[in-house]
This record gives sequence, C-alpha cells and structure tokens, in this order.
Amino acid sequence: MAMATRTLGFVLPTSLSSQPSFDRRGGGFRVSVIRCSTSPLTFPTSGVVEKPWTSYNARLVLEDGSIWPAKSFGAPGTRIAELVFNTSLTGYQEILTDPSYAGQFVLMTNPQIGNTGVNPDDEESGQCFLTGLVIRNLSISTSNWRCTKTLADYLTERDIMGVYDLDTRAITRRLREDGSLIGVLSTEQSKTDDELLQMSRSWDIVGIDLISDVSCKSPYEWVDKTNAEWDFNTNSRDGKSYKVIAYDFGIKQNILRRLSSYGCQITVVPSTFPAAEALKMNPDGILFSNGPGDPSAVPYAVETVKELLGKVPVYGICMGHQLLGQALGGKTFKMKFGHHGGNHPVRNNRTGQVEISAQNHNYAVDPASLPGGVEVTHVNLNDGSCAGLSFPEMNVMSLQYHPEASPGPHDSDNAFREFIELMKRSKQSS
Ligand SMILES: NC(=O)CC[C@H](N)C(=O)O
Repeated sequence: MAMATRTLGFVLPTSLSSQPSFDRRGGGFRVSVIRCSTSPLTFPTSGVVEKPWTSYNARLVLEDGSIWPAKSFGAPGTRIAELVFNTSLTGYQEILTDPSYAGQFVLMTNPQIGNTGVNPDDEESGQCFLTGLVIRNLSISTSNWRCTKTLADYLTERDIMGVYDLDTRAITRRLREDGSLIGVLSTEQSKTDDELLQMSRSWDIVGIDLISDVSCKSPYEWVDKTNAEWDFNTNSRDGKSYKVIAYDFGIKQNILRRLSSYGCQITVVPSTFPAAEALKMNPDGILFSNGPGDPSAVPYAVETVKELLGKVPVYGICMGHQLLGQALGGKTFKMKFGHHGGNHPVRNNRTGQVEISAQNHNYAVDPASLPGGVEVTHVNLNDGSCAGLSFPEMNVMSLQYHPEASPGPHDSDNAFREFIELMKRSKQSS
C-alpha cells in the first residue's frame, strides 16, 4: 500500500554524522542504532555497538550444486523452496505477506533491506507466505514514522527464515542465465552440504496445488477501502455500487481495497466455492485473484472459471488471468525466471501507452494457444510476453500483473475502472 515516498522516511538525528562504518578492532559497527519503537526514540551518539539482531551461520544450497554461506537473522531450521529474485526497491513487507510467494524464497536485488522496519498498514494478508527472504545487507538502523517492529523480530516471530551476507548479484545472474532454481536454506550445522543438495534435488514446485493452503476457508464480506491519505484517481468513480464476488486463490488485500474504493460490495469466497452458488448470489461481476504456484496444477479452479464464463463479467489478476487463459482454451507455460518487481514496462495495445507495472509471476499464457476472438490487450516490453487479455463476447478482461500495485507504481489502476465499466455495460444491456 505504501509508496516509495512514504516508506523512505528516515528520521536521523542531526547529531548522527555519517554512514555506518565498520570498526575492525571491535568487530562491530560504529554507528548510532535506531531500534524501531512506538515510544520516543533515544539515540546513542557514539561508541561501538553490536548489530541489533542475533545472527548465526546459515547456508543456501541450490540444486545446481552451488553453496552460498550466509548469516541468518530470521527463524532457524532447514527449508526447501524455489528461489526467485525481486527487483522492487521498496515494499518488502507487502512482498513478505503476498500469498503468491508461497513455496518460494525471495531474493531482493536491492542491496539494503530492513531500513523502514515493518508496520501494521502494509500487510497484504494476515501472515507471511513466502518460505524465506534472501538479502545482501540487513539495515543496521531502522527508522520510519509508521514502524512498530524490526524486520528481524518480525520474521523470527512469524517463523520465516531470513538470511543476509550473500552475493545476491551473483545469484541473480545465475538465475537469469540458468532459470529459477530449487534451493534449501539451513541453519543446521549438523546437516552436510551433500544432504542439503540431495534435498534440493528431491523436490519440485511444478504440478503442486499451492492455492488450497492459502485460500480462505469460508466466504466473508470485505468493506475496507484504500485509506483516503493514499487514494488517488478518485475522479474516475461513478458513485454507483456493484456486487462483486472475489475468488480467493491467495488474494492480496490491496486488490480488495481498490475494488471497494471503486464502489464494489465484495464477498470473498474460497477457491473451491461452487460456480452455481456464486451465480445464485446474483453478482454484477466476478474477480479471480492472484495466487501461488502452477496454474496447471489446479484444474478444479479452471473448471469453476469455465462454468462462470459468459454468465457474468469477469476480471482475472495474475493467477486469475492464467486460469482464465486456460478456461478460454489456451495453455500456460513456465517462464525461465519469471517477472518479480515494481518496474516492468507494459504496452497497452489499445491505447499504445506504456505503463510501468508491478509484477510477480513465473508462469504465462501462450498467446498462440488462444482461440480466435481472444485479444492480447497488454504486452510485457521486456520480453514480449502476454500481459493482458480480453474476450469482449463473454465480458472477460485480465491482467498478468498487478494493477493494485502494492508495492509498485500506480499506472495501471485504471484497470479497476475498466472492470466497473464492463459491469455497468453488462447491467445496462440485460
Ligand atoms: N502473483 C500471482 O498470482 C502469481 C501467479 C502464478 N502463481 C505464477 O507464479 O505465475
């Protein structure tokens, strides 16, 4: 939810003279450490201080046989996941709580993470879903006016692994050259490198249904809007109300806030909610949400989408877009290393305009596999992949990326208005 200008609000005391400097004699950092706190901050002005987190040795072992010594600042243990890199400069808390990262370790290419701590407003869901966070440096000072906790404390409390002190540039280059890799993170010294390597080679993320674990268990109403302080683009609202059912495949709360701000009354339903029940509720539109993993591993969700097609206007975001692609008769495939970041240029084919977008996906719809009448509305300009679809005959629209952009730029927010227009037109013609 936060924008860069909001989250980068350092409050450094004037008596603090410079950048942290490493003191070789003392083995510590010669800085003033600002622990985030809701109580007034006190600033030591001099002296050697220890890093404000407990660190112990860890290893990242990748399936290609590479071993990356690291230091842990989160939960201890040994965990397996797919490693992806994310190029966002800000928004690590939204990334940590985005359910689409279930089954993955996220490596941040931004070399310094943790400087703004965590706060109660930037959560995309009620828990952290990724398996671990991999970073170059953990910020030694934490300061932001909304901060209530340090990143290290937050990850440890939520039992999520976090490691730093790895060469994240070298790992990113490897992922770009060889594609995403399965890895094992471990703080357990009793496990040999070879054991961890075998573990990483014994698991695969392809073909696993990850949405059933992250979806809600029963329907609920959503009413929260985007906080007025953060809202924008308000001129495009028509003041009317639309009844929307949101299928939760791992939904980010900012999608719900944006829909609500655009005047939707929302009922969120689980991924297994029967299409017939959804239709009985007489919605004006249906949203298929983002969600983790392989869209080919959830045929039941594709069936639900198929049953709803043509009966009511539908809007798919990310996983929802991929499920729509399959339901329309197309195929999805796994990309080499996917798109994860807040800086992806997308061309809107209808307007010719380029939007800078937030993206997080490893799979894509193959446009060549789609039947006639389905239009590719958006293209990712980095690699030409399909970034949006429309099938006007059935009131279908979808985006492979994140118009709710949290974190990320807001260029694509108008897609919510387009969904409203789709529902409005369909209502008028029926
Ligand atoms: N953010 C998402 O919905 C991700 C979609 C899908 N799980 C992928 O990785 O491609």
